[in-house]
Amino acid sequence: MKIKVGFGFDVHQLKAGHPFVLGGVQVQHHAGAFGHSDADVLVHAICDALLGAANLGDIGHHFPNTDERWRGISSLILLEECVRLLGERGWALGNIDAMLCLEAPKIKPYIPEMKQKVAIAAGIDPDDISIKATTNETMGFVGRQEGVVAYAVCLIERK
Ligand SMILES: Nc1ccn([C@@H]2O[C@H](COP(=O)(O)O)[C@@H](O)[C@H]2O)c(=O)n1
Ligand SMILES: C[C@@]1(CO)OP(=O)(O)OP(=O)(O)OC[C@H]1O
Repeated sequence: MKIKVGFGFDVHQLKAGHPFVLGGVQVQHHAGAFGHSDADVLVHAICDALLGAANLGDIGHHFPNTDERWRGISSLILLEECVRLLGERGWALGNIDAMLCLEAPKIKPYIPEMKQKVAIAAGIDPDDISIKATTNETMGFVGRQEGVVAYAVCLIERK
């Protein structure tokens, strides 16, 4: 069976008073990620990994930030659309492994719910989704809590 891997990366600014959505879950914090959509950096990295695996460009190509349809949209809807695009081309999603890089808050308690939300949007079992987190040990823009970063890899296979 033919398989392919994909890699995704995303970064968003953190701003005081903004909602903070990660993996489709509202995280309690004094600041949140700022963007054109809901700025869910984790789901954006996952979308880019999927699109990359299928050689379909990137999230900005499919959902440009100049298009008002995507303003404030839940990124889980964008993920559903990415999975649909892959499905049209005969690809099924195998597993996802993702890494969040943020200084605060601790996101470990939110991970089970994030996996559930991403699993529903991606149409796969939560056990096939790994979400992890690290701080940046106070260094750089992540360490200063100016931004949040996510990385993701995925495997896709021919249906
Ligand atoms: N925002 C974060 C960052 C980290 N974690 C969890 O804490 C562990 C230790 O992180 P270090 O960066 O100090 O190595 C890490 O392995 C995660 O389990 C977290 O939940 N949220
Ligand atoms: C998702 C889109 C579209 O709403 O906007 P943002 O939330 O700014 O996110 P980004 O990671 O810059 O990716 C692509 C955008 O076109």
